[in-house]
Amino acid sequence: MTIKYKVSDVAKDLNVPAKQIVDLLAQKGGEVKKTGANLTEEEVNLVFEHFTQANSESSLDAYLDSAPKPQPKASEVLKKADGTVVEMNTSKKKADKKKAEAKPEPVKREVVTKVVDTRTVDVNLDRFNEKFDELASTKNVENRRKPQPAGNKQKFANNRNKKGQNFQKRRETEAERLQRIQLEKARKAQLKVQIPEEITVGELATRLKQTAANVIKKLMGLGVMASVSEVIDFDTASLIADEFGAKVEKEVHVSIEERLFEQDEDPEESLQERPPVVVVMGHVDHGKTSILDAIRKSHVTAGEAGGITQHIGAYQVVADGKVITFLDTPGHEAFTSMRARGANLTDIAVLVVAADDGIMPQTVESINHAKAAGVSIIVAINKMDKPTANPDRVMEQLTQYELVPEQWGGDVICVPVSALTGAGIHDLLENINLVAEVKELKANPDRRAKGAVIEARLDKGQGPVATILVQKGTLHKGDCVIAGTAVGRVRTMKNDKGQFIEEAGPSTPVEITGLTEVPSAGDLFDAVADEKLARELADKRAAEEKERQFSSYQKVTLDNLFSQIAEGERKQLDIIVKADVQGSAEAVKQSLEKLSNDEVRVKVIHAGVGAINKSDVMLANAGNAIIIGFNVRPDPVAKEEAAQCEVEMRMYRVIYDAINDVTDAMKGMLAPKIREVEQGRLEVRQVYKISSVGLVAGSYVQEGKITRSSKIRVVRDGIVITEDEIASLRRFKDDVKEVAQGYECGVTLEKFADIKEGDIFEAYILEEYRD
Ligand SMILES: Nc1nc2c(ncn2[C@@H]2O[C@H](COP(=O)(O)OP(=O)(O)OP(=O)(O)O)[C@@H](O)[C@H]2O)c(=O)[nH]1
Repeated sequence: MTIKYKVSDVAKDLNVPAKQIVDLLAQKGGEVKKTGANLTEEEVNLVFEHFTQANSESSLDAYLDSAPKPQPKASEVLKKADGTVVEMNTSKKKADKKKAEAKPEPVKREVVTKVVDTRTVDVNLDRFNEKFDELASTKNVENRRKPQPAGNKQKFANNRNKKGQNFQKRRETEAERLQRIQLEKARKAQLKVQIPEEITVGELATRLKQTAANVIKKLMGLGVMASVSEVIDFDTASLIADEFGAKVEKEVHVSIEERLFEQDEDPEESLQERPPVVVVMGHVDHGKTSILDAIRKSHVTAGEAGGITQHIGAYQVVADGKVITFLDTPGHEAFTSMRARGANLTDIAVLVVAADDGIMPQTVESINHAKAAGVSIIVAINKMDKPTANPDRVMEQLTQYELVPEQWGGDVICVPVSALTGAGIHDLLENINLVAEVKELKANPDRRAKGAVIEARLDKGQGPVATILVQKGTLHKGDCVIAGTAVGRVRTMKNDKGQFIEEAGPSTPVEITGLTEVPSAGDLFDAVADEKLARELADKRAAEEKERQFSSYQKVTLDNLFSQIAEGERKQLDIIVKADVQGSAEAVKQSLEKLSNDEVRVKVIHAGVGAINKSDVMLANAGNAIIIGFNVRPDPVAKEEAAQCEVEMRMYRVIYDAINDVTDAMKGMLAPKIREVEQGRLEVRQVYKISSVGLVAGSYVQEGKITRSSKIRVVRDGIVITEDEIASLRRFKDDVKEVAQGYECGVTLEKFADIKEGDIFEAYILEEYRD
């Protein structure tokens, strides 16, 4: 029977050239067919038989291998200890192999249907479920998905059953997902934010994961109007954070100092009584050194290093069983320079006033320096052995400086003494003990030592040697200490009697060696645990010091006063007044203090008579004050010091101008348009009269220069006598335009005719300027 199956169709289906079919049929003895001819059933069978035989596989394994192989999953592969890799389903494969061996004959149909291998399109629905789950949530997948058994082959084993389970699983996942979202919401509500002491609104919004507008709205709700860039304080910021339901933590920046030094306040029970630290102050020659010597001699315990104390900058005496520490650097200047460096060492100041001399300018300075530092004052009225001694006059004078003696119902102890005879010295010490007792001076000895450097020097043999006063804690030999930029381990430690000691407690002065460099008097020192960190801090301090030299910390000046008031940095303007006479000083002081208003208080911390000296500048520097000179000038040392410390000094001839300037500065209206530019300084060495010209000052240019157009200020003993202009400037009969430093010249002034030898001519010009 002929069927409608053409040679060309058969060739196409078998994917062989038609000629091969034609040839095959001819070979098998059939007639030669054309490609378009139909085949008989027999011929078709013959052709299929032939191709089946030709393409048969030797075994089922070979057949299976010919199919595209899926990569074995990691879970299906076990690594043996010896490193060989074994597939999990080897048992199944073995079974298959057996089957193939039992049935070696290839199944014809299978060969034909080889092209439609459905195994590769086996859809693993579970996999898609998984993918879906993963898409739904990328987080916490581990938490909500139960751990999968290793090898998920079972999925293939019972797919239909599995599908039901999967559906179940998916529903659970949804529920869990909702739960997770809930959890996340809850977590958001408990957002933790760290807020520093001050923070900008914008930064706070970022930390709260809110928009700045939201934060500003909340701020408005609290009555605070602030823009994004404005800074708000911790309290306000934490209120806002609370409003957003965030948990607030204070952000603390830990500095090296905080890591290095013990910050904790000493608990009350750890505090123990400590000796008072006393400094002696007073006018020159009133007997400061004599009193310190008298105390030392009379109260050093016999047998101690021959009874003679070493000079280490401080010493201790015992009076009535109680120890007192004296700083052996008399004078308020040393005291204030230490204070300017941050060292507040002193508890009590002994103000020495000579009974025959009474209160003198430096006595007043001492009083004001002591008051500015807030130390207790005990007055020692010295030289009582002198017949001219008048203690009552001293006490009366003291009252003018708000020091009312106890004898007169006040609270200032006045002790009459004589350093020469030693009379009253013990009484003085008793009173020091009394004041110390009232002050309840205490420190914790059981902590790392802290204190300040009293003095330091470089010794050829020992290297840097520093006398330090331990203020709290106990310093031990071998401790690592840092003082300013000097670091090191205490190699040796000596007390004021020159004895080597192992440890020193509060209020004890000791001389130590072992530092890497010489610290400065007034530097604070700290014993530390971490030497490496201490060196790091010393480097940092050295760098900061350099930085400070370049960009000086902003001192108060009349020019920046208003901005400092406006920024809330300044609530009090401290002024030092120096005038030519006491009356003027008082008048200027009172007028200035009256300028105090609600925002800023004007306080004259010292008012004195005479030229502005170094001590005034140091006091101004320590207390960030300005100096107002009324008819006086600064002496050269003070001028240099003021320039170095950037202390503002303003000189006036009329009280009204001084008052006006300070008032304007407080209002922010100060606009000085003219300033003085110094040119030079001349000393009048000879005064002679020339009938035609008048009085000629034969002068020597000490520094700078003088020009024909210079203005001249005549200064006598630091007091401004007058200001005038030059009438003529000559060198050897010739009129000259200018005379330089180191040359002599003759100067006549326009008006002033009372020139005296020794007068100083300050040459200057006035210059207009704008801020
Ligand atoms: N009569 C008498 N003279 C004294 C007394 N105390 C000090 N002197 C004398 O006064 C002068 C000055 O004494 P110092 O102790 O040097 O005075 P100071 O205050 O330390 O002086 P400076 O160090 O220059 O500031 C010396 O000649 C002492 O002998 C005293 O109690 N009686």
